[in-house]
Amino acid sequence: MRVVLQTWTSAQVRAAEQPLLAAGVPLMERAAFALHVHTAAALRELRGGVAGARVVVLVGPGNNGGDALYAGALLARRGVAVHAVLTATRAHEAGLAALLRAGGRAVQLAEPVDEVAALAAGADVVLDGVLGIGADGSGLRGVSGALVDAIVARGRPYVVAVDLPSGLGVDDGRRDGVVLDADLTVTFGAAKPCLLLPPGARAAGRVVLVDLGLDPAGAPEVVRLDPSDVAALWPVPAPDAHKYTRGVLGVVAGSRAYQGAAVLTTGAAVRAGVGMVRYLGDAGDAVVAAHPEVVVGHGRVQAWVFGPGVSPDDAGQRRRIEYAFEHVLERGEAAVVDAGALELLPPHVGPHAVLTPHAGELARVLTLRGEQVDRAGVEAEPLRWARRAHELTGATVLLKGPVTVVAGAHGAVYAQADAPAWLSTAGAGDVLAGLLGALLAGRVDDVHDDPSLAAALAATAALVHGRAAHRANPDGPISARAVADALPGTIAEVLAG
Ligand SMILES: NC(=O)C1=CN([C@@H]2O[C@H](COP(=O)(O)OP(=O)(O)OC[C@H]3O[C@@H](n4cnc5c(N)ncnc54)[C@H](O)[C@@H]3O)[C@@H](O)[C@H]2O)[C@@H](O)CC1
Ligand SMILES: [K+]
Repeated sequence: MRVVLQTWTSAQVRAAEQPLLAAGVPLMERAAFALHVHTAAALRELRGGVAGARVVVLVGPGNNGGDALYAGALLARRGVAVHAVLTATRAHEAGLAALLRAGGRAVQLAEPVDEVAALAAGADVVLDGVLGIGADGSGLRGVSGALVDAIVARGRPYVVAVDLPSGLGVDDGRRDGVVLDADLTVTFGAAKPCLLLPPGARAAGRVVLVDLGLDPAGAPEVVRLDPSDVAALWPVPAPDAHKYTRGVLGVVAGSRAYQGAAVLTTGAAVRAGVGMVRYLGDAGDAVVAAHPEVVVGHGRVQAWVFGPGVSPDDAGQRRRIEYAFEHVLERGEAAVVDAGALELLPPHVGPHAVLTPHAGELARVLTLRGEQVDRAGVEAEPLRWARRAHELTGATVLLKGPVTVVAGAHGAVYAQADAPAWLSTAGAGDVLAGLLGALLAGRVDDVHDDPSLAAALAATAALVHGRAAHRANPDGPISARAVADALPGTIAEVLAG
């Protein structure tokens, strides 16, 4: 099975289909055949065999319904009792005829939906072929929506989504209105962004990509890095490296009242393998006690981390950050801008500044720049708002969440889902900031040559951070310090491939 790591927009997919359709390549037949194979495999796993199973096919008005109907026909020929539920006034004619010829049955959906909902809820598998890449992203409306609600209320059966869970925002992962969550998504030709992007991606379950011979043009819209990508991105020291060539990271974090943030940020940077860490602030004693490697005070640096544990009333740290913003970004030094530094960000910076907000903080960054959005709005459309913040500030934006979204220069977008939910704990963000700072310090010259590299490094940091959390304690509570402590081993592991 291929793991989905790159996705293309519906427009890119349609354009890639055109030459094949013009050449008479039977794309729908191929898609339907693969869909039937994966559905049969699910049936075997669920009930030990295919013949005698009950499958309900939810059929929408377009070709997505066509795929589902043809797959239903193939299943019917293997002895499956197949019921098609036609959710719209039109359905793919040839697909419907094929199903009926194979012995399947079809009902037109109408209110009340109870009887059909009971049929679907009692099926071994429901194939969701209501909407595919033609969906407008507003969820399932009218009687289709009522049916899905009624199925879920009865206890959702095993659901196979055809191409994508119907009703998701195909290119942006939006989940507005009713969507039927799937256990398995069989996606055709090229994976779609909604299969990686929050919040929609969770509705997809396991994703299987069916190769139809498509060759989409242009860069993929959304990318997910996997560990095999990290070696090419990590600043692995050359044999003749010394601490200054490996990068020096300046950290303005924490305060006398919030010493922990300074300790965690510097500790993560030290463990991520930077040449040297310089700390500026009032928590120097605690930092050096925890990490004797850290040097306190000014000096030449290549990259910075600003803001972890810096509170709005900390005049000293705010002054340092404001001063640094005036000088260091112009000098070309890279910076991670986190927590308390976010609201001090100048109006416009370059992609070598990487913002690391969570949804609430990003909403604040945006509202300070005239956008009308709150935390819930950011959570509903993380990609849209991360991109908007990139446009408005020029910075690379790493939006933290259950799936971390990164938007950077040249349209670079990453969606990383590496972290266990246990990682949502105090201090985890400080560790991420230190880790990312170390990466930027090691590759700042390359970031200037290719500004989109900052986004790739941010995604790398999210990947390593998430994997370090798994390494620290795979299935239970994790402290931020344990994540930092797990960094050296995690980095060695991913670099070993
Ligand atoms: N183009 C091709 O050759 C191929 C297409 N394939 C399948 O075709 C699908 C795309 O087919 P279509 O372009 O017909 O699009 P869909 O099957 O997604 O249907 C889109 C239609 O649904 C309606 N619609 C959109 N949003 C709605 C909403 N929220 N509520 C209710 N109705 C809504 C609109 O009338 C729209 O025309 C793909 O997802 C894939 O499953 C595959 O068979 C592979 C080959
Ligand atoms: K679908």
